[in-house]
Amino acid sequence: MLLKGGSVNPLPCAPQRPRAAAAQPRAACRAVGRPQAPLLGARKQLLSSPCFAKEQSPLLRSGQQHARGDALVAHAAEVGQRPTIPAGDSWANHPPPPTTPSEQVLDLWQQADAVCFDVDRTVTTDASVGLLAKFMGIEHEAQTLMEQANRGEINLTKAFEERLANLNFSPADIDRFLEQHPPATRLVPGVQELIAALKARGVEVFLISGGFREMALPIASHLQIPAKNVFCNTMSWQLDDNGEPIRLQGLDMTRAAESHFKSRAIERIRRKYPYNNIIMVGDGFSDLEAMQGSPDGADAFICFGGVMERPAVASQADWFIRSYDELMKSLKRYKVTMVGSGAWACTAVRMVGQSTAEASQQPGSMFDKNVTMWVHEDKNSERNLIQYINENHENYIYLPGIDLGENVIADNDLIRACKDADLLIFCAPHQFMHGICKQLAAARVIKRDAKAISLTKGMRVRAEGPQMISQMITRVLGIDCSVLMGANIAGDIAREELSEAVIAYANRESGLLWQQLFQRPYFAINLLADVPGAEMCGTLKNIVAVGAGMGDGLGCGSNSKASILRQGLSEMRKFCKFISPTVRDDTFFESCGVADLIASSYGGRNRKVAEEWARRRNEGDEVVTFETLERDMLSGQKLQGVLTSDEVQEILHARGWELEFPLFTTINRIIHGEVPVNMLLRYREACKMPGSKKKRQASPA
Ligand SMILES: NC(=O)c1ccc[n+]([C@@H]2O[C@H](COP(=O)([O-])OP(=O)(O)OC[C@H]3O[C@@H](n4cnc5c(N)ncnc54)[C@H](O)[C@@H]3O)[C@@H](O)[C@H]2O)c1
Ligand SMILES: O=P(O)(O)OC[C@H](O)CO
Repeated sequence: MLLKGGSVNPLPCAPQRPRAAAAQPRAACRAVGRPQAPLLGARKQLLSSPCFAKEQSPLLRSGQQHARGDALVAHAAEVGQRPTIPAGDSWANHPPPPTTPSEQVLDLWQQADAVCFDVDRTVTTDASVGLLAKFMGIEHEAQTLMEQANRGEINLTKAFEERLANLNFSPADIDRFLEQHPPATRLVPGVQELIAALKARGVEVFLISGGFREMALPIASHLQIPAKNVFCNTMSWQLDDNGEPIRLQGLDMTRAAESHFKSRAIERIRRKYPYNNIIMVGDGFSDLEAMQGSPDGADAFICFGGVMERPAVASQADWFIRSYDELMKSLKRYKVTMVGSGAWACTAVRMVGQSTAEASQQPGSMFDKNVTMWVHEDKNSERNLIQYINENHENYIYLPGIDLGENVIADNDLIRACKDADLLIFCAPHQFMHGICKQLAAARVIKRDAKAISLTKGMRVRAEGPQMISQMITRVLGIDCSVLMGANIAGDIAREELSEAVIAYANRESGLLWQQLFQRPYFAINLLADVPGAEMCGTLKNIVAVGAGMGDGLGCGSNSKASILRQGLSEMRKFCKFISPTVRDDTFFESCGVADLIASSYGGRNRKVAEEWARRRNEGDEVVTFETLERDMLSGQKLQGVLTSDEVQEILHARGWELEFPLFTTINRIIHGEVPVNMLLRYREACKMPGSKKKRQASPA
């Protein structure tokens, strides 16, 4: 655990950039679409002035004073007194601190890309140097040194160095100390939960402390903060002949004691990562300086006064808190919008609404409780559907008899429903998806960092080839898009029958986020890193389900139906591999593969309508069409399989692959009356037969 070798200071002193060179607005402000807060901007301007550089600014003077204040506080904490307010500091001498954040500061907090925490008395209730001194039984000496420092008889750096030398400990002592003071016993209440909630939102967390790296690393590890995110000083060890550390010889505190230690750490973070918006949380002057000490320092400083209240620091902070609950409650909550209101859209929004309602009971909830649902208004609905849903929480047309939940709010305006959404769920029949996306793109309302997921099963055919719906969303709207696919008959899941699905993601963090929203006790989610495979499976199985329905209409037995399904699965796999060679084989064994194929071919709408169509055709009804059956049998719900068959056939034809896909080709030829329906059972011949002269029938759209 101990680092070998001499003293290592991980923070090189970076030259300070003049304000003008850092003139690009802080991206956090860009992200929230406003100029930087006057308060923060003014402070930074002051600091970048030549006057500051010459160490004449009021801030720097107060920075020098704070070293004394810090020493007093450290001393007080170490001797166990823990005053609420350190000696020498008083609220009477300072304006009241901002206990309520301004809108700008709240925005900065909610849009943070990274949050840096001080360690002593911010993450831990103690200060590690003091605790070590106590552990080694030299509290008294340490106290005397600190008193000397406080009286100005020796400087603070020297006091720290001497204190460290006095400790005189070995690597084994440190191990014993860490054993006796495990991180879990030292944490400030709520800090662990806050850090977990930040990380769950994709916010990077750093520890920046003037303390020892050796002491901070176990804390970081307990909080699952990677060691690369810990900025501290390193102990310097006397080494034996084999280079093994034997005794602590000191610590290079010179840089840590500098007033710009923490802002330099943040400058360094900025150089390494493209963060727009960095927040510093801490209790002392050095934490305030993380923002004030450099134009490239933190964008905002939140002063934590839960262990030690320091009026001189708190009054200059952007936000003063005494408990992490305040930050937890103010974390960003994702707004969710469902685009679609059919049977599956309503079932899915019901599950999502259940999850957001449950989550919103927790202080650090990721999600806004209410879920907006864009409802396409069908001209022929008898009652105002939007009003009906909002009053009765039921979609009487597409999912009758099912309570959607009070927190599902219907809206008939697509733009209004989507403009504030952080998470967009697309679940409209696939033939409408391009129009919907175009409308949204033209309105330019989609948030830059919004995430999408598509539940739509289908594709779009263009001259260049097929485009899956998730690709189209990403292309047209410029946002990340996952997919949810599986054996999911809407009505069964709305009744909370056990079911499962996969969420396939391009970005694992997005996958995990969507899993939190969709996972229910009756709806299990598997994550899969194969978006094209999952989405093509969900799309192609609709063609096979049409074939299975035709077989049912012909009165086929189980063997024949199993043959159709097996051949269908084989052609699904072949098509996927032809189009996207990276599609994984195991995807076909997931819910989106063979399971969805079975569910749809036994219980789906495509099967049902195709059965009726084939039965009537086989009995000689030449007039019956899928379009009329869709209208008569599905009360507004949409078939996807017939249209998908045409779309896939266009690709097969264009690429000369028709005979490689005999079942797909035969199903399409039957739909268009080019071969009789009973040729389904002779699909290997039917795909090659000369076609009848019949005009191709339009597919329902
Ligand atoms: N229903 C299911 O069991 C199920 C399960 C899994 C996946 N899916 C897939 O989800 C997608 C949506 O299916 P669904 O069941 O929610 O819908 P649906 O089949 O019930 O279709 C009806 C919906 O389409 C809307 N609509 C009609 N005309 C429209 C237009 N011009 N523009 C926009 N919307 C219009 C209607 O208002 C209604 O909301 C499909 O791709 C389907 O394959 C469905
Ligand atoms: O009813 P279908 O045929 O549209 O299929 C519904 C779902 O896709 C089944 O997973």
